[in-house]
Amino acid sequence: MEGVDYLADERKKAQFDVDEMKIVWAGSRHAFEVSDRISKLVANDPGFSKEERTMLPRKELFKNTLRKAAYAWKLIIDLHLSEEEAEKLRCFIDEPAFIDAHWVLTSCLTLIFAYAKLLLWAQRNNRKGGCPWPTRCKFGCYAQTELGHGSNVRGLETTATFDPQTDEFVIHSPTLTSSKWWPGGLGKVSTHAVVYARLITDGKDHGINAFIIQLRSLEDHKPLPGITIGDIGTKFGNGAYNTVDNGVLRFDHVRIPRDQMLMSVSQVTKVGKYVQFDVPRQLLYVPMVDVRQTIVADASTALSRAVCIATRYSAVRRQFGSQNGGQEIQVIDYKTQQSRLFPLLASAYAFRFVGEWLKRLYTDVTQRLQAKDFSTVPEVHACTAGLKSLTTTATADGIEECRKLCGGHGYLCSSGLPELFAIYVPACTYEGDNIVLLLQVARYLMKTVSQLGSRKKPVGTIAYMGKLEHLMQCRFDVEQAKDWLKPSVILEAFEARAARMSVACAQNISKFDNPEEGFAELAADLVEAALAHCQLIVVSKFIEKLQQDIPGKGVKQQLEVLCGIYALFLLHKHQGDFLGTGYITSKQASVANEQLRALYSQLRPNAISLVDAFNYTDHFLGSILGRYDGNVYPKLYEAAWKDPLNESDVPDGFHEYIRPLLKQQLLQTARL
Ligand SMILES: CCCCCCCCCCCCCC(=O)SCCNC(=O)CCNC(=O)[C@H](O)C(C)(C)COP(=O)(O)OP(=O)(O)OC[C@H]1O[C@@H](n2cnc3c(N)ncnc32)[C@H](O)[C@@H]1OP(=O)(O)O
Ligand SMILES: Cc1cc2nc3c(=O)[nH]c(=O)nc-3n(C[C@H](O)[C@H](O)[C@H](O)COP(=O)(O)OP(=O)(O)OC[C@H]3O[C@@H](n4cnc5c(N)ncnc54)[C@H](O)[C@@H]3O)c2cc1C
Repeated sequence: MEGVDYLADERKKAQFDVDEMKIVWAGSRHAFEVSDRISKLVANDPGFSKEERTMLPRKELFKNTLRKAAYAWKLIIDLHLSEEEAEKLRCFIDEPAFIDAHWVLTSCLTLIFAYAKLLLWAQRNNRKGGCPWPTRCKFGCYAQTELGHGSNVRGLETTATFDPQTDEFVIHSPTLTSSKWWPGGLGKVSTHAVVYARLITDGKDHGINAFIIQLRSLEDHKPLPGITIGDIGTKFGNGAYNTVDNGVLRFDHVRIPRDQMLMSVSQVTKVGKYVQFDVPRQLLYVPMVDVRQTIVADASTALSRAVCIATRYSAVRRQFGSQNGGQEIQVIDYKTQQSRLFPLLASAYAFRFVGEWLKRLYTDVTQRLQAKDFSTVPEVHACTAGLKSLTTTATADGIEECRKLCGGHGYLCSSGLPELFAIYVPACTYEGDNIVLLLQVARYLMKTVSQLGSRKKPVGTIAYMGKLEHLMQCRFDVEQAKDWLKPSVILEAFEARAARMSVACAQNISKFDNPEEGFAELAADLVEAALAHCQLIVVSKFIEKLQQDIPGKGVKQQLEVLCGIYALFLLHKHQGDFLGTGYITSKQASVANEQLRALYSQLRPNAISLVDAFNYTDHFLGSILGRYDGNVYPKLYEAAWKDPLNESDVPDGFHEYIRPLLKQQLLQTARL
């Protein structure tokens, strides 16, 4: 029945102030208000409908994305939306688009410009009153990856050879594998690209540098001479990421002016002299750090959507246990359902808070860069790489788990989960393969351990290594389940586990004559040590959040329950690490599990309200199973009839292919 809230009884059970929790989730009252207003604006505008997205053929799908992008652009201008509001608009339109790379790039290039003030190209254009980076009339993409190399950035093959005669670079794709491959927005829309290429002057290879290159005419949008561009083909899933034109790009001796090199770490002079500035070369990698922190911030949004759908549906769905003609049991009341679902709900909150913290850390490093302070770059790189890896892996796995938690109906596109998974899962690969990124964290950890004896004190997220002696010896010496709720106990357990795993790796590497050989041989252990370190960061940032003043009846208590679930679930999942490193006994591990079960029971009455606190509209969720009112079955039934296959009783092709077959069989049967 329309207008009935089938989840009303669930909502009445809440033991906390949901409106205050909405503000905690959004980050501030102001952020909540902006988010609430823009999400409703999008939901109520038929121009942003996404109902038929999974059924459209690619060309129509892509055209529709272009229409939506232009429409969004017009709204931004007509309604004078601020940057914050426009960003929310992009989020709630909920369609990956060519515009995403442009959006991200605009911000990170601003950073490079601001930091270096060495970017001659920008200076020249500013003098002319032009814009340093294409904005409204031009679109940019980030062309780093090639057909042959993605992770190994130093292995890229595109060349930028300086010609002092003409004061130009000649950009060339010397091999098939040097073709740029994957950049989003490149295939059909971008007019400009930041291209990573090997810089060559006077026959000498100076490694990878970045260049801004115009790709298409601003008149007729055709590729410029010497440039070949196309889309790389259909990707995983219906609709999903196929709204983006990931592209291929080749250069045939394309000439660009010298000052289109992004000269933030090095410069080429008019006479072709290569000058390296007194700044770390790694600054060239800063755009990746920028996008990674955004990906961490976005992970909680994707995971919370899936969790919201699975939680609401688990309260609606009933199976077994009817007694005396009464109702069957809601599947959310099965302990197995809780032990799969509630840690994901807790993870969504945990990722939200670690994302907020990472943004602050990133803002801090950008300010330091402008003051030429590079000291925190290695830590920020390790944090963004590690947390990108941890949150995207857990989110992709979590979305798939939510699909299974919804049983058969989760497999329908109308559940919203297949498309959400298909859109989300490449996050485990783009902006750095998740294993490659954890290996970067492991390098940072091994470096930290090797420097422990020196005067360099570990700070920031690695500060715990400073008390290594204690962490190597301490033992968990309490026996009661409730002891596991003490933040100091949880923190020490995660610190001891992370420290001991890193030290064990370092000791094992030292047994090899060549450390690089040892690192390669022990890579699988190193990845686990890196993960333990990253999990410690997430747990500790959740605990830090709880130390803040959090208003609202019962809000802090709910967050404490969620924090306990997040930490104890990890402890249960990685019990082998905690037992193996000797910090806890198996009896203590089983007591922790007892406490975890108690926390699930505490969370249960609040589950629906905790997902309501995400404040998602039905439009954004895009899921019949996750509808706010829980009116699932009539809507599922109704949606089935909208499938194109149901437009006729007899499908196309039946008379052409199946009928003759049936006739033939009938004839054969008659002959018998
Ligand atoms: C607003 C809109 C939001 C939209 C949401 C998102 C939509 C997203 C859309 C999708 C968009 C998708 C878009 C895309 O996918 S864009 C393509 C992304 N590609 C990658 O991420 C490639 C991954 N590979 C690498 O990052 C590197 O090559 C690795 C790390 C493997 C190094 O390999 P190698 O060992 O050969 O490197 P080296 O010798 O040159 O350098 C090593 C030194 O550099 C330090 N170092 C390394 N990296 C960084 C760094 N980043 N910041 C600071 N420092 C860094 C490192 O600690 C070491 O330092 P030291 O120990 O020597 O001191
Ligand atoms: C949807 C999508 C959008 C993208 N957008 C862009 C874009 O806008 N611009 C752009 O430039 N690129 C883009 N990319 C490319 C992306 O950044 C790369 O695909 C990514 O960095 C992984 O690199 P790769 O493909 O070379 O993987 P590979 O490195 O070839 O990975 C293959 C396997 O090898 C393993 N492996 C690789 N190296 C090591 C190692 N050292 N040790 C252990 N294992 C290793 C990996 O773990 C993985 O299992 C995009 C990719 C996707 C899927």
